[in-house]
Amino acid sequence: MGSTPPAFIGAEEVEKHLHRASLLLPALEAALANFSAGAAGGVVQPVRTVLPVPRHSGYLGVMPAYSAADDALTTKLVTFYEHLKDSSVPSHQATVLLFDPSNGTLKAVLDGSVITAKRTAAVSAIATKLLMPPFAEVLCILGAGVQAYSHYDIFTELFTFKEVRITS
Ligand SMILES: NC(=O)C1=CN([C@@H]2O[C@H](COP(=O)(O)OP(=O)(O)OC[C@H]3O[C@@H](n4cnc5c(N)ncnc54)[C@H](O)[C@@H]3O)[C@@H](O)[C@H]2O)C=CC1
Ligand SMILES: O=C([O-])C1=[NH+]CCC1
Repeated sequence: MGSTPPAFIGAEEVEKHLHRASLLLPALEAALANFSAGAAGGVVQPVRTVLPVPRHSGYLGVMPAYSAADDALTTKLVTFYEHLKDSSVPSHQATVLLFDPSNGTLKAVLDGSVITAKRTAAVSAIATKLLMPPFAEVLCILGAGVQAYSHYDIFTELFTFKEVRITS
């Protein structure tokens, strides 16, 4: 590791930079297009390794990626656990590690939970932009947890609905 310690970017700061989830759309659309272009798109993203933790009904996922277009080298580490009713801990928690691609030095450790919550909903919104029939006027959300909130946020920012129905 180099002499400068990696920066730590916590959830509050990530939230500040992503105050509107739609800010993620241009980067995500470019990343999806690059990934879909195969080798020419310059994205190397192996299938996520998932390590089960059966004793505690949980999983650890490891999600490395390199994007030549962005010259960005990163990995996300995400844990997802069965949600216990009164738990103050979210079912999904994530951390993103960002490396200097030229020499492998760890540059930053970022809270990944906010990014994951918003990214997941933003990708749904991209698919919806392309597939939604023009007459759709009701947004239905199954579940009322983290993803319900982030989907509600970006869907109501991007589209117009007469009604939102949430069932949990
Ligand atoms: N939290 C995240 O950032 C990400 C979550 N996901 C996936 O999205 C899904 C939802 O995740 P979260 O919102 O984080 O979970 P959460 O634990 O925050 O919320 C889950 C919600 O679903 C409800 N629910 C459970 N069973 C249900 C059922 N049979 N019918 C209707 N509602 C039901 C629960 O009452 C709760 O409100 C999971 O499949 C998760 O793996 C995927 C990527 C990222
Ligand atoms: O993309 C992600 O971080 C996850 N997908 C399912 C569980 C966590």
